[in-house]
Amino acid sequence: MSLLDVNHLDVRFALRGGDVRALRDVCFSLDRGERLGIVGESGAGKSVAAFSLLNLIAKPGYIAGGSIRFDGQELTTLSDRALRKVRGHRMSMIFQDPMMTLNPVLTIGEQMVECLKAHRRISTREARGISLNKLQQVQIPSPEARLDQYPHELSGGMRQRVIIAIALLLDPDIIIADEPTTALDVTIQAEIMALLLELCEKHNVGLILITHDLGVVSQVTQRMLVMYAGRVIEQGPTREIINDPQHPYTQGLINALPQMATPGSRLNQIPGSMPSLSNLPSGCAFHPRCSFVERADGSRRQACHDQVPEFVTSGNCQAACHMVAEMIASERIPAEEQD
Ligand SMILES: Nc1ncnc2c1ncn2[C@@H]1O[C@H](COP(=O)(O)OP(=O)(O)OP(=O)(O)O)[C@@H](O)[C@H]1O
Repeated sequence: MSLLDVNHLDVRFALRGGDVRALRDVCFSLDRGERLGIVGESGAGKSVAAFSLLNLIAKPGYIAGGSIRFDGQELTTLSDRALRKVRGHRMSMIFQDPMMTLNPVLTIGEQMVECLKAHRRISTREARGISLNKLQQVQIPSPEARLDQYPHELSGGMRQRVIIAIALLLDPDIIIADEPTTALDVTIQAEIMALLLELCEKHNVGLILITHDLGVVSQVTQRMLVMYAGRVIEQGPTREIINDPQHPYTQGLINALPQMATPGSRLNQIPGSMPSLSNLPSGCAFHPRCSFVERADGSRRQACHDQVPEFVTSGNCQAACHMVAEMIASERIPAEEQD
């Protein structure tokens, strides 16, 4: 059993025109100290997946089915009070915009002390000591002075360092980071990501990293999930997926990046756009954008149009794709039987 096991997670938004299924049958796990990347285009369901782990999905969103087991405890049925203990304490979140997390009218020190005292029976003095230590760990300049400053007095990079310090405050087992560097200057993004990686490694903290940036995923994570229209469509060790993506959508994401496309391959954006979740295409949701729906011999793969693909295993990776399933099946049939 892993530290975190997500099984068949189904998240919906109750809208006036009916429920919209934002996550369907999402399954993944995270071992202690492991770093997992979640990638996909805008609207794929990455943030909903992350937020649902802590039941932080904005209303009218709700978990309609499935299970989230964390350290042996089922989170989907936990009371708000019990969930608050897990939140922040054992799993913490880093958002894209530090100002979403920081309270503008409290000093950094007041916020950190308040957070510590809400979870531990300690004096203000002790809490301030721990806060200072965390600010030192995130290598913020003049950490002692920062404790008495307000968020608006810090630069964007410093604020995100404070956020990382707060995320580490209660020595969590997992940090969920949703696009943690996108709001920062490009020059500072790499610094902050390197710091997050270093601290997670040093303290054996698991990381779930949500990002559009496949380059960052390949540098920081050991495993990755690729999401499309609310489903996981490929998952496995990051290096294997980046070097040899199976799903045509993953191939498209990688080939759209100048620095990652395989030498000789054409740099191409994936045609079309992510479908609306309230009006998904039949069969494989990616099929209207997929250039492999037609086989090399010109015949049509009907399953792409009318069957939702199951996961098939290729090496250490899994992909939900009829073409991949067909390739694997043909490799399994001895050559003489194929004649
Ligand atoms: N508050 C909401 N109300 C209704 N539907 C929502 C809400 N939040 C998310 N959704 C639905 O869930 C889908 C997935 O949203 P999500 O924020 O997880 O995408 P994402 O992959 O994180 O995209 P981005 O990279 O742009 O943040 C949205 O396209 C939308 O259909």
